[in-house]
Amino acid sequence: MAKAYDHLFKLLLIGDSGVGKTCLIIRFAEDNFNNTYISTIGIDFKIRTVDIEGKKIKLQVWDTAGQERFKTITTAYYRGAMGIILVYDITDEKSFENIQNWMKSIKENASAGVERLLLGNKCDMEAKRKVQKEQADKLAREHGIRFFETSAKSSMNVDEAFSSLARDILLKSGGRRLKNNNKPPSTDLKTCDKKNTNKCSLA
Ligand SMILES: Nc1nc2c(ncn2[C@@H]2O[C@H](COP(=O)(O)OP(=O)(O)OP(=O)(O)O)[C@@H](O)[C@H]2O)c(=O)[nH]1
Repeated sequence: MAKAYDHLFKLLLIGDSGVGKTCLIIRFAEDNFNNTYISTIGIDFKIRTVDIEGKKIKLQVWDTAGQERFKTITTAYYRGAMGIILVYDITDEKSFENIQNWMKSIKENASAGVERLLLGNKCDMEAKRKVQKEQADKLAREHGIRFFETSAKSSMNVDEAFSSLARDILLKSGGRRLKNNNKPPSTDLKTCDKKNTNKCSLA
């Protein structure tokens, strides 16, 4: 039987508790949003297959608990990730300041060369904004990574963010082949299987 995908990429979301990591993953994998806040216990994942550069990419997206007490469990998952998404909340300055600590944690625990992406979530809450876009742009430039403002609530930039990270990993892993094929880069993302989700939890 033919394989249902060409590549499997493991992604990991990190960031302070309450910034919206779980909601971003649920929006991406199930196109859903819930206002109720249930803090993640340990670690969890969902799957969505997307189409990038004509390849079926199965994204296994791991959700980590932002609470300090789960750090030992969550940092154990950094090593296997090919892409790590750092999330802060645009209405919570502390969550943005802490991005530096999360960066440090990546350095200490993840594989060298892991792709990183910075997301400022809850951009639907403009009236409560505490972190300016320019501040995050500057931080992202300093670290040489991409940055998006997203809203899990309105869907703004959610697909674009995951797609851009997956595309960067794809280009990195198969860059030479893609260059030889002379294919122009594109961020085209189509849903192949939104219902193909899995859950697991570790207490
Ligand atoms: N307005 C708005 N609220 C959001 C958004 N994303 C998440 N929320 C709300 O923020 C709260 C926390 O969201 P979660 O996704 O559970 O946060 P988390 O980062 O996974 O938190 P931990 O599991 O504790 O690490 C919930 O009440 C969500 O409804 C968003 O884009 N806009």
